Amino acid sequence: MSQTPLPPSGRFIDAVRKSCRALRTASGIEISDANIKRLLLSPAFTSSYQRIAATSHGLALPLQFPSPLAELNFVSILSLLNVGHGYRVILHQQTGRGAWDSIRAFALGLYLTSAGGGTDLLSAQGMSSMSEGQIAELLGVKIHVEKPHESIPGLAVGEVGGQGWELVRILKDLLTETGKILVDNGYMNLGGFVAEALAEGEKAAKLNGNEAAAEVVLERLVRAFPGFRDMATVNSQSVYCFKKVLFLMYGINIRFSSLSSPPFPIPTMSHLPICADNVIPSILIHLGVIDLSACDPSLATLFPGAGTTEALEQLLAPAPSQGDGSDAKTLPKSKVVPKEGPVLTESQAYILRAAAIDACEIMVLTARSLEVAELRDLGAGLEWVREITLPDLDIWLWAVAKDRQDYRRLERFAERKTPFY
Ligand SMILES: Nc1nc2c(c(CN[C@H]3C=C[C@H](O)[C@@H]3O)cn2[C@@H]2O[C@H](COP(=O)(O)O)[C@@H](O)[C@H]2O)c(=O)[nH]1
Repeated sequence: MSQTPLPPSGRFIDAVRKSCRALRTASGIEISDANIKRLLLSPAFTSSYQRIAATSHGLALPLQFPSPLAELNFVSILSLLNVGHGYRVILHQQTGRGAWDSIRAFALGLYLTSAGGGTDLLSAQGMSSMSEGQIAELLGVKIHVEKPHESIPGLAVGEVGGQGWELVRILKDLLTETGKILVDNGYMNLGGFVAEALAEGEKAAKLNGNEAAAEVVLERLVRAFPGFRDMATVNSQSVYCFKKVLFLMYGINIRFSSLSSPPFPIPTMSHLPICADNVIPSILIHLGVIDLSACDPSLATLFPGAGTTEALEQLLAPAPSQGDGSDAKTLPKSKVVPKEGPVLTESQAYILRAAAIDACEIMVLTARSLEVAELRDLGAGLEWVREITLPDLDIWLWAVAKDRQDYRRLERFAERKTPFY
């Protein structure tokens, strides 16, 4: 997989879109306008999109940063480490949190340890020197499994291993590798590198228009750090998703663009592809937008019952009343451990993630083409549907999966051992 070439310089974002479309179509995945419209015009979508898109751009952190650069560094490290979806079940069992919340808690732990006078674990040096034991402790996962002793019956010995250990190894490799590259190139921390990339982006935008800035920032990060090189060769086709770097760019936008004088030049981002994780493709399959029925059985049978008329009847209806409203967040926090969905190979996962990237591009175009009259027929004030954007759609799809009890029960796929999402 490491043989995949980087896209040509200046064409990284374009390569995400084009490679994902090519892989999606070559894999026989269908995304029809009719199925997209069915979702966009459904009560499930129209009754929750604005609320969720407006309120779920959290990234709100209960931290006081000493400087904007310190905050940029924190958001950058959080994005680099935003992995572990494949360990969601054991994370729920061992920490009571999902992947994202566990990683966020881990990053907070790095911050608090550093602020408490310990080594600055958010510096390049600190990142590169963390041990597996420290990582496991901050993350709160077990890294030992019991094995029967080889020659003494009845005796069990502990040795490192298991899913907790796997996740710790992924984080350790990301931290060591990224920290080392930063140290070798004379950067104090990841935020320093990103700040420089943002400044380069601004220069490019002055020369080549607003959209050039995001292109430059993304390319610099992907070229510099293997942890951002989320790409592969699947069935002889190169595919580029770059989820974590796109997540970082969304994050920079969310944290800094609303300030009256942003401390860094913020690239225009509304055209950026979505961050393809496991949640968005899975939800798009359940909501009938990504249609796997014409694919090879290895894909077509992954989500039995998804996208059928009966399933969609419930999922596209308004959220079932849950006492005082539809918002699952108002319910007592359930400690139910989620059920494991299908575990995919790297190639299968790239195909579904590529389909999600392409599906969202098509959804935005389909939304733009809706007739005002068509929307008026559905109800007053729905003209906004024509103006949905990729970043908001990403947030809606990701957050709606946790917003409704019936969506929470939908299975998401998992891919183990990936450092990319
Ligand atoms: N496409 C997309 N993927 C996202 C996020 C987020 C974080 N969203 C918050 C960030 C800012 C806003 O405040 C959002 O509330 C996490 N993930 C990915 O989901 C995966 C599953 O995790 P889980 O369900 O916990 O197990 C994991 O690979 C994680 O990397 C997003 O926004 N878009």
